[in-house]
This record gives sequence, structure tokens and C-alpha cells, in this order.
Amino acid sequence: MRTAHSVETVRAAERALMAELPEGALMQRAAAGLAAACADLLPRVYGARVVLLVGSGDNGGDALYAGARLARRGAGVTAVLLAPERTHEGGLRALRSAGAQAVPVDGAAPVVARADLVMDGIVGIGGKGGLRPDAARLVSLVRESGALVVAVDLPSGVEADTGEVLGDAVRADATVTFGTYKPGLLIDPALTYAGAVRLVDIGLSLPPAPDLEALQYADVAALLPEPGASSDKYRRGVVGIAAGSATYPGAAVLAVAGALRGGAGAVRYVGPAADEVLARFPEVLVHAGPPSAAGRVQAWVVGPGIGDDAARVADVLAQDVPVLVDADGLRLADPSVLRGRTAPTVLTPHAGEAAALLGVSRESVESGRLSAVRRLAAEFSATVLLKGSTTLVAPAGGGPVRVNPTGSAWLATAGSGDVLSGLCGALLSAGLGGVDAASVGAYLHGLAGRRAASGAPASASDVAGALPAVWRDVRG
Ligand SMILES: NC(=O)C1=CN([C@@H]2O[C@H](COP(=O)(O)OP(=O)(O)OC[C@H]3O[C@@H](n4cnc5c(N)ncnc54)[C@H](O)[C@@H]3O)[C@@H](O)[C@H]2O)[C@@H](O)CC1
Ligand SMILES: [K+]
Repeated sequence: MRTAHSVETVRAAERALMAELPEGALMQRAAAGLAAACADLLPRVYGARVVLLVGSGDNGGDALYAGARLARRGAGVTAVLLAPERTHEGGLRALRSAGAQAVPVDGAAPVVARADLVMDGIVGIGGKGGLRPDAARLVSLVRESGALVVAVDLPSGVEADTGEVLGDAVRADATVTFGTYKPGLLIDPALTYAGAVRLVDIGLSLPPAPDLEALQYADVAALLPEPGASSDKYRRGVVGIAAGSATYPGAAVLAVAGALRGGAGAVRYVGPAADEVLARFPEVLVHAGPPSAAGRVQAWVVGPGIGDDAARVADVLAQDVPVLVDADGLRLADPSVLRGRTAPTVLTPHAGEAAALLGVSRESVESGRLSAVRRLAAEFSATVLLKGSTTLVAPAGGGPVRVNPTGSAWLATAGSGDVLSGLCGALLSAGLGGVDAASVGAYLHGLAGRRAASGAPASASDVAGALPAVWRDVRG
């Protein structure tokens, strides 16, 4: 599991550790890791031209000490001081005694133009708001130079706690972060500014519950349901799909496709697309009448392509088993019924649906995805999976938000969400909790999207078709 902690938590852990260590020791650990990462990125350190962008805080201090280390190994290092009168004093002394030079911002253009590597030490976790104008100008010079950009702790200009980017920000090829990931390094849009992230251990003791976590292969493998020797189809989980309409039968077919590949023992389908579903998947049990009359089901998926059939949504929500609500279902569900449910509820909105649920603009959801997903989970007492280029999953009762690391732009294709809802529904029916079902589903779905596409457009059916292979990969 990859974990991220908020700025407040990081600062508290830093204070505790600094109290035990000699003055400056923590910054030396950070600078040593930073210098080593830069050295790895450069073809050779000796003779490399390194430029440090140095702001007024300790983030600039890290850059100065790391620059001093590289200068001692023969790099030509120049620091550009954004606030010369407030530069980290010890760092600047170290830099000068290593034989490197410092210039003010207005002398930056010629050195930046010739740089091989630029270290961004403008701001770290102390930054607020986007880059200020002089820093933004400097950063556009860096972009024009084509130099490799290494962000110190996080790209300057991105919000560490939320992943928002409120103005200009540094676009880094790599980020060297200290102690723990910061939430912004796992969430877009900030994530897309960070490049490859390297974590440097500086010895912080952090609380066991992070603010954010991202499942990795092994975590997903451990969560995948496996049929035991005594499993029959009912014990493996029966998932009910209440989806599709005369206008949108395809949504039903795709949700069923996701459910069948999600390890369900059996899939029941209720709705007007039964013929279309059976034509593709003869193994599905179809039922006429309301979902509640369909027989035993361990979890329901309701909503994809359901049109205006509010009665089908209400009937599903009245059942005391886990329910995943998607698409039209999100518009039709009664919020007070959602809040009053005792069995787990999972909502899977995209940004537009999330905006409608919260009564805010789509833009405000897009720019503040972490706060939006947390708010939704709290307001509807449900696990919420917010789709996007990094899908987020927030638990109903608060706690770490899961970030899906396997997203793929190829998944932005019609019907791909229907496959995801069926897949997550099957995982719910197999007994996974809401957060695990949603985050494992998102993980597999992302991998399936990548595998189905592998460089060329793929349809939602292709994504469903790729699920067995990624399941095998993850388990293997
Ligand atoms: N506290 C510690 O012992 C350690 C801190 N470390 C480094 O210290 C950083 C935090 O240092 P600070 O708390 O000094 O904060 P920062 O260096 O992140 O930034 C604070 C300074 O930047 C200015 N500033 C804020 N927003 C700005 C903006 N948008 N544009 C330009 N300037 C802006 C502020 O006025 C303040 O002077 C971490 O990110 C990390 O890089 C590491 O050395 C590890 C150890
Ligand atoms: K930085």
C-alpha cells in the first residue's frame, strides 16, 4: 500500500523527530536523498550544469544543501534566489563553500538556458496558491530550456493536501518527496505535474491511518475473492443487475459483462433488456417483475441505462443487502433513503453526477476532487467512488481515501462505467466491503482498460473482455 499524509500530520511528525535529532539533521537526510536522486537522473554528475530554484523556506534549504553535494562531486551548480534576503542561511553557506554560485532572479535567464537539470526548491509543503509571478516567469524559462526538472518534496504551485492546482505550477520530470507521499502526489491534477515520484525515508514516525492510500498489486491480490473447495454458486455470491431500458439495453449488457468477470457465482438480471442480455450471456438468470422478487441476491447494482425507472431504483434500495448505485440511479435515488440504509451502499458518480449530487458546478468537483468525494461520502452515508483519471474511493464513515493508481485515458469510452459497476457489484456480492470492492474494481478495470487498449482505442466490451487476463496477472 502506498500511503500519503496531510501537511499537518507531516509537520507534527517532523517536530517530534527534530526534537530528538541534532539541529539540521533532518534537512541533511532530505538533501542527501535528493542529491542521490538527481545524480541517478544525470548521465554523469561531473560537469553537469545544475540550476537550483530557491524560495524563502526550508524547501529552498533542501535544494541548496543538495546542490552543495552535487557541486562537491564536480557539477557546475548555480542557485537562483527568489528571495535573496530570506534564503536559508545554512544552505547558502554550504553551497558557497562547495564552490557554487548564487544569482538573483533577474540574472537567471542565461544559466537556466544552459541547464541540464533544474531543482525546484521554490516552495514545498509551506506553499499556498499557485506560483507567484516572478517564480512563474522563471519556470517558463525552465520549460523553454528543456532541462530535466526535479521537484523538491512536491512540484511548487500545487496544493499538497488536495491535489488542486490553483495557478501556475512547476511541471516536473521527477519529484523527490520526503517521509511520506503528500496527498497531492497521488491525486490529479497535481499528480500530473509530479512526474516519477521517489520517496526518501527521513525517519518520520507517522500515524498508522494515512489520509490517502493507493492499493498496489499485492494488496489487490490479497483482496481478490477465491472460490474455496466447498463453494457453490450461491456462496460465491449472486449479484443482481437492475440496469438498462428499451432505449439503453447496452448498459445492461455491459454491467452484466462486468459482473460475470468479477467472480460472481451467478448473475441475475431484472429489466427490459433481458433478451439482449441473454443473447450475449446465456448463463444469466433473468427475471420479470420487480428486483425484490428475483430471488436470493447478495448484492445489487442499480442504475446504468435505467432511464427514468425510479420504481426499480427504489425497490433495490429497499433491500437489506449491499447496493451499488450508478448513472441514472444516482439521479433517481432518494437521498434520505440512501442515508437511512443499514447495508453498505456504494455510489459511483463521475464528476458531473457528483456535482449534481452536491449541488455545485462540475468545475468545482474537477478542481477539488478529494474534498468532493469526502463530502459525498459524508452527506450520503455511502462509500463513494468518484470516477476520473485518478478514481477516488471515500469510505462512508471517514478515514483514508483510496486513490486508484491504474487509471487510463482509454477508459473514457462509452459504457466503460457500466462494466465497472457490474465488476464492483460482483466483488460486493463476494463479500468484500464497500471500499475494498470499489477500489479493487477500479484497479482491475484500469488495468483492463490499459490491456484492452495497448496503444489503440478499445471499446467497453473489450475492457470487460480483458478482465480475466488482468485478474490472472494480479493473482499470479
Ligand atoms: N521541517 C523540516 O525539518 C524538514 C523540512 N523539509 C523541507 O521543508 C519544506 C517545508 O519548508 P517550509 O515550512 O519552510 O515551507 P516552504 O519552503 O514550503 O515554503 C514556505 C515559504 O514560501 C513562501 N511561499 C508560500 N507560498 C508561496 C508561493 N505560492 N509562491 C512563492 N512563495 C511562497 C512563504 O512565504 C514561506 O516563506 C518541505 O516541503 C521540505 O522540502 C525537509 O528538509 C525535511 C525536513
Ligand atoms: K518544490
